[in-house]
Amino acid sequence: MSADPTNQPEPEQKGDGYAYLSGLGNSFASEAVPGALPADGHNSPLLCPLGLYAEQLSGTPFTTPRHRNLRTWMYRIKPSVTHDPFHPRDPPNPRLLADFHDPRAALATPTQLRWRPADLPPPDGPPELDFIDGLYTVCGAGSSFLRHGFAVHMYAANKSMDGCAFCNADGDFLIVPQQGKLLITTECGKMLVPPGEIVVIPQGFRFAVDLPDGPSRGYVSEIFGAHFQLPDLGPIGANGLASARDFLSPTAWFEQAHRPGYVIVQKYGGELFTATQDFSPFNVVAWHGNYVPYKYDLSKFCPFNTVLFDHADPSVNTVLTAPTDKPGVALLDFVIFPPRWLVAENTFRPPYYHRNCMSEFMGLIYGVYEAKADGFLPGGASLHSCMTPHGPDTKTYEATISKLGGPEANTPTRLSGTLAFMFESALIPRVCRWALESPSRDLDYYQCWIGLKSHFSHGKDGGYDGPATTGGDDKDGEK
Ligand SMILES: O=C(O)Cc1cc(O)ccc1O
Ligand SMILES: [Fe+2]
Repeated sequence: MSADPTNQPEPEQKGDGYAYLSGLGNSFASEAVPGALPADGHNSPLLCPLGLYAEQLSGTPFTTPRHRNLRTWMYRIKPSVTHDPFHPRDPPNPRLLADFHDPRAALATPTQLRWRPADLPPPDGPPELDFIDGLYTVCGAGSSFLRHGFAVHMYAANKSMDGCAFCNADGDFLIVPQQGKLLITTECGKMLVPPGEIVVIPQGFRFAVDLPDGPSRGYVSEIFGAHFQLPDLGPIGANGLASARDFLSPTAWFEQAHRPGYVIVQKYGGELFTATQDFSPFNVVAWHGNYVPYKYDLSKFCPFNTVLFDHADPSVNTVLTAPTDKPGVALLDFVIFPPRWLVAENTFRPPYYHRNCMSEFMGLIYGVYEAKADGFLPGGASLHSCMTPHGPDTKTYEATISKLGGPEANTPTRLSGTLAFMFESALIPRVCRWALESPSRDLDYYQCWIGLKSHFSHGKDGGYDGPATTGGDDKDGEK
């Protein structure tokens, strides 16, 4: 889409009552009041239309190559800088972390970890938790200060943010609501995000989260020093998986009212700071650029998979990827396991047993995950770190094998009513103490594999001596 305000496409009106602009990576322009964007292609005219202030938000260093350069120009009633000094927030949120080098806060463990869903706080409290206070870090690696790393957080909240906006200076948030819609107001406009959709709030955007459905919980991955992009499709071709046009960004929306005591809560190095101002930060009357929040409906994902035999690697289900500098090595892949047909012949169709150099954090939005007959519940989570063995639980293995030889084994089956996802990283996470010590932790998780028994049979007792004939590398040669 063009950044030329005289040549704007009509915003797409989606069924949820809000107007969106479609297309990941596009350069957009949006005006809540016609004529609010400077004409003639100027970003920073001597006087902006309607007496607005021009302000640039940069998501990449100024000199980043053009095809990866991200920035947006906002035309606002007052600039963001008009506030009292920042102070450490009282109360802090002691369960947020953005530097995983400190073993007092987060520990290394190769153990398979699983958590039951966190209890939702009751609709009217206590405790009263908005998105900021309901957010807690589970694990992560690297450091926001060094601009390399990631964090996985979860949230459980029962209160809309009131009189305050959140701003994450550390990284981009990819939010996966599991229960309860989120109505997110950003400087670019509003987005309604129900479970089944995800939303990305890039580093530095001010935003407020309302809970129109009451209590809500979900998952968040945060990336430091990178942004999400669509994965390359390789031989799949030009189409498939997530399509750029299904990503929706908001349209300009602003509020002008005097708001004494309005609080900006800034997450900076994992700590919260507050600054007070007397106006809403959602005072952007028009904006243009390519650094924008966006949401995506996971049911739009077009899965590709094996159509004859063997289980495909989960990379085929990548929705978004945040790259490292090494080709093919992700800082964080966001992968989903959506409803789809399973048609592979003579194949063990659930996920295979494996150990992975990447670390895998998983969550379940609804239904039952194909590798876990029990114990992995919607709103729960699991973590299988670098080289930690994992795979289907005993029940899943036995149920699959019991179909062997029967008609079901090779019949196409539709995997329905399920939506799981994975945050997969090349970095090795440390796990926060409070997550390890949480009452939601399933300390018996390992038991789900203990029942896997040997099915090995070759008609002999004792050790196996190998083939009767000698191999070809016999140095003495044939006698
Ligand atoms: O561990 C998991 O359940 C995720 C996963 C799914 C799959 O189909 C193949 C590999 C993999 O890591
Ligand atoms: Fe895995």
